[in-house]
Amino acid sequence: MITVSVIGCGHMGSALLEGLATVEGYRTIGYDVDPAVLDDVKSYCDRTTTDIDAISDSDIVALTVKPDIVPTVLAEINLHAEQTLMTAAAGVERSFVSNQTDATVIRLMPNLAASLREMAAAVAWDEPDPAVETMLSDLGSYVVIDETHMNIATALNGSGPAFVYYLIQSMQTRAIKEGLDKSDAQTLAIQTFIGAAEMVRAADEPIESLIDAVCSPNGTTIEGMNVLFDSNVDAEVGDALTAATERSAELAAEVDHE
Ligand SMILES: NC(=O)C1=CN([C@@H]2O[C@H](COP(=O)(O)OP(=O)(O)OC[C@H]3O[C@@H](n4cnc5c(N)ncnc54)[C@H](O)[C@@H]3O)[C@@H](O)[C@H]2O)C=CC1
Ligand SMILES: O=C(O)[C@@H]1CCC=N1
Repeated sequence: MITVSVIGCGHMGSALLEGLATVEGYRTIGYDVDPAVLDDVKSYCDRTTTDIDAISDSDIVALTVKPDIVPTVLAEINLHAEQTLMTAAAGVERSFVSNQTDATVIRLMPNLAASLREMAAAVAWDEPDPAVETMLSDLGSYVVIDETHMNIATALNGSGPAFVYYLIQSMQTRAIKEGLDKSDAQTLAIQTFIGAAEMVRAADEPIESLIDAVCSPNGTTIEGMNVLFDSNVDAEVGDALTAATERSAELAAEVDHE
C-alpha cells in the first residue's frame, strides 16, 4: 500500500486523487485550506483534512498548490528523509524546495488527464523512486528528464492539453458552422484526435508519411493541407509552446525572489 497525500486539492490535486481512486494499492489523503474544495474531492480520497500534520506518515506527498503558495506550505510541513515530496508547481525549482525540507524532493510536471489515468508526465529526480514510478505508470505515461528541460515539458504536457482542446474546438466549430449536428461534430472531432494520436504512437514512419497516406491524389485532404502549409500555423503553435516555456522560467524567478 502506497500512502499518497495531496497538498492543494484544486484542479491538479483533485485530478491525481481521482485517478488514484480507481487503482488498487493506494491510500490517499487530500489536504487543503479550503473545506469546500475538500468537499468536492472527498469521494476520491480515503481521508480529507485541513490538518497539515495528517500527511506526516505518507510515502509520497504531492505539492499541487500555486507556485506563489509553495513557500507558505514549505514553512508549514515537517517531512522526514524517508518521504518523497513531489512538487508539481510550474516553474518552482527542485533546489528551492529541497532547501526547505528533509524529504527527498522530485519535480513533476503532470497534467489533468491524471483523472482518467491518461496523464503525460515529466519527472526530474536524482534517483528513480520505485513508489513514484508505480504511481506515474498507474496514472498514464511518464518520461524522466533533466530538470533543465522542465520549462519546455511544462509547456508541452502541462499546458499542452489546453492547446489541444483549442484545436479540437476549432475543428468542431467549423464543422458545426458547415451544418453538422453539434453532438455529431463533437464525437467525430474527439475520435479523430484520439485515432490520430494512436496512429502516431503505433507508426514506425515519420508524421509526414502519415499525412501523405491521408492525402489521396487530387483529393480533399491535400486541399486542406495546402491551406495549412501556406499558413503560419506551425510557427504559431511553436510560439504558444515558447510563450508557456518562458512563463515557466519567469515563475521560477518570481518564487525565488520572494
Ligand atoms: N491545472 C493544471 O493543468 C496543472 C497545474 N499544475 C500545477 O499545479 C499547481 C496547482 O494548480 P491548479 O490545481 O490549477 O490550481 P488550483 O487553484 O485549482 O488549486 C490550488 C489549490 O491549493 C489550495 N491552497 C491554497 N493555499 C493552500 C495552502 N496554504 N495549503 C494547502 N492548499 C492550499 C487552494 O485552496 C486550491 O484548492 C500549480 O502550481 C500549477 O503550476 C501542473 C500541471 C498542470
Ligand atoms: O497554467 C499553468 O501555469 C499550469 C502549469 C501547467 C498547466 N497549468
